[in-house]
Amino acid sequence: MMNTIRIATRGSKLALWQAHHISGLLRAQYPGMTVELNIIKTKGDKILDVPLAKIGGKGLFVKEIEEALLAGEADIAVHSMKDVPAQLPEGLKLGIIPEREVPTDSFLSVNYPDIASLPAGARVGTSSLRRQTQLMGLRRDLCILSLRGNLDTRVGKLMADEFDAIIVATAGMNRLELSAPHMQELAPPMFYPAVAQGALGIEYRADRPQLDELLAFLDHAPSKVCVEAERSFLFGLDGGCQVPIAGYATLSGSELTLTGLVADLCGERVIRRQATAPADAAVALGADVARAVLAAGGKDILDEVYRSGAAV
Ligand SMILES: NCc1[nH]cc(CCC(=O)O)c1CC(=O)O
Repeated sequence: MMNTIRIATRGSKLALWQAHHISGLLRAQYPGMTVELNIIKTKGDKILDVPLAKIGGKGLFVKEIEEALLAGEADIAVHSMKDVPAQLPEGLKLGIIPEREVPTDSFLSVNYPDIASLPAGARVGTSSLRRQTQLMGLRRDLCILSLRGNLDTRVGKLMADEFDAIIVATAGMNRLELSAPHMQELAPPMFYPAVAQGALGIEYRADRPQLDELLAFLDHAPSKVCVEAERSFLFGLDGGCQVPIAGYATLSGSELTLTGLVADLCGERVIRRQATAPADAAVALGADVARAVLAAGGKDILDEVYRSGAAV
């Protein structure tokens, strides 16, 4: 048995909450175990003033952390799965998916209870293309402004009246016990979350099978199949953060239903497809929905975005 586990994590409040959460579960399961945090700054943490879609490249919040795992500077990494690219580097595995938090987004505002009650021209902060396009699909008359930074910083900007409303992940708000005067949960089919939003993943080196056993108690099979289906959809699209993409799976008994969505940057064309399969065919389901979305016009949208040089 290992007596010390080193967790590589980003230094944001949300990342630290997540690492401490897993650390607490490990120490409760293995009394006497020591857990150390190795805090690592990623490119996404260093560049805070540019929308993510313009920085480009995948895995802005995970690359340096994966390098630490490969170099043996940490045993495991705790990630927000939504930040982890569909394709992992050689030698690493995402062995464990703990129970997922709420996958939805939330609308937050000081003065307005929901999207519908915003006045024309209201300033809404989000830098996510997925959130922007879905918002435009609901309300064409809003002024959408760039908003980056850690979750607590973003809520601070809302409270400081830089925005009339912002949109963030519900899971992050719940984890950090943050709130705003008005909160509206934005759930499917009105608003689809990012692939794997609300889920954590534990990544480690594939040549350390003893970790499979040690961490198995943290794995949550229903969350894992949903995340597998959603990530397989993302993989099938080969999409980066320059294209609005959403993916959302639910499990009912042993039946898995996946909805995948790709939109163009103006939100004029929204391609959405849904399919159902047995839970043990999660990966095939994701690939099927990706093919259906591509065939229905998603391919044209992806080609256009990449041909235009992706810089939105
Ligand atoms: N992109 C940053 C990020 N990565 C994970 C979360 C939220 C927590 C989660 O989805 O598990 C957030 C904040 C947000 O999108 O508002």
